[in-house]
Amino acid sequence: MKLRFAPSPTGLLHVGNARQAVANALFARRHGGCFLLRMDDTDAGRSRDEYAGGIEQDLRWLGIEWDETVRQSDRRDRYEAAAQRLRATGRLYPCFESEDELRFKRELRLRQNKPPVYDRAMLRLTPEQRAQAEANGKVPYWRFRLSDRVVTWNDLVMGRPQVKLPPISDPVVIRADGTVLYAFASVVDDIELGITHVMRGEDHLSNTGVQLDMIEALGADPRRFTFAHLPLLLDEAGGKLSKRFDGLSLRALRHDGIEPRALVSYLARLGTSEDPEALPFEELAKSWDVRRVSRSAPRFDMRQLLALNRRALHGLPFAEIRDRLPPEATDAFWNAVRGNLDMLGEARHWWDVVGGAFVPPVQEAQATYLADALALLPEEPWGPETWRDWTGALRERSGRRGHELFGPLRLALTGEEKGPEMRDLLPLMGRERVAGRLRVAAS
Ligand SMILES: Nc1ncnc2c1ncn2[C@@H]1O[C@H](COP(=O)(O)OP(=O)(O)OP(=O)(O)O)[C@@H](O)[C@H]1O
Repeated sequence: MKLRFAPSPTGLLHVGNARQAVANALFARRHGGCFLLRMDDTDAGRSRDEYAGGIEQDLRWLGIEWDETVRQSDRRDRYEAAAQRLRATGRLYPCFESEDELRFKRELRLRQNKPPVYDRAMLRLTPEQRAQAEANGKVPYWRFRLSDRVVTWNDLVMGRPQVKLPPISDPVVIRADGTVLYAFASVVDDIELGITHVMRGEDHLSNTGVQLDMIEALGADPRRFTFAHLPLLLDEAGGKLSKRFDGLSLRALRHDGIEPRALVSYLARLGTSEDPEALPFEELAKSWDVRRVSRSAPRFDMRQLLALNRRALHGLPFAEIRDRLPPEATDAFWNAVRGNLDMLGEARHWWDVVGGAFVPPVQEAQATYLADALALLPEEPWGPETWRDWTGALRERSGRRGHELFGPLRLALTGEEKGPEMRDLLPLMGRERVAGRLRVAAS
């Protein structure tokens, strides 16, 4: 079994692309298959090396591993060899019409109430006419002659799609400058690189009909391939995602502090009836089943991702996160704050609260109470019981309870009304810092 994820390096990966990468990687892992990353960079005008590098970086960040990387730009001779075979059997034919001529023909057909399909005029070109065109300095581009049939296949997600070839224009597969178009290059690669499962977005459904026709024309057995077309992920408003807009790129989510584990878990369960859980890749792979993916297009839901992000962070042990915390942060600090974080970036804030030079807001109305708190502050060493002992003594002195008792202390010591357990934060702050903040807040 061999799968591939085949992005075009024309921008930053977005969550929709990532859905396909995750699906392919989980499927390969679950079934012990080989997983290939193929850069579909035949469009030299839009493909860039830095995007290819960015895609690899984003996939690594997600924790996705692949066995091989292939670039279509390195395989031009393979496409040319395949094209020669198709020329020999008459399935590729040279064309000379300009864009303007084609537009004119399309418009004419539409006016005659005919579908705007290419009329295959160039198929009837005589060798003399061709020689004449070339003598006039024209260089041909090449179309693939589709057969006249309906193509069907069993799709692991979409059931049994049908693509009628007659209403589709014979696709151009080689431009006049010799560059190969995606649909053809992809077929040659899938055959020659031994791909068995093609899992990709629903945007490729009609391509699949055309490509199955090409596969047969190239002498390969279409039954060798299993297809799975996953619905396209929409943005929160139901709009299309694009590599050209940054909003839901992996880069932006990573920058915002989303954990890769949360994102992979979210994408793995998206469009299935299962509740998302923040699980490691290996765990997800054990139960991931492409047949559970629904046929309707899911919408990206940031709230659900954030809820998973919280769960992913809460489950991370210190050893796995220490590199991403301030260098002096300790196990005790992580255990104190992790239950309270939506995003890892907030840990930096709590680190400043615990160990930094933070100035608390003045609470004039609480001045006497805070002065009492200062007077009753126990001597060090401090431990998990210090908060209870200290506030117990304060309760007796002040007669306060609940929020009245704890609220002004929390605000004076952290600047916040909510947050991690004070019992855990207090020993991390130390007596000197706590005393200093109480003095300021009471002033
Ligand atoms: N919104 C989406 N949801 C799910 N899959 C998607 C979405 N958009 C693209 N894909 C899939 O991502 C994979 C990589 O495709 P590709 O790099 O061509 O992405 P693209 O976003 O369509 O790119 P471009 O904007 O450059 O055309 C393909 O399998 C494609 O079907």
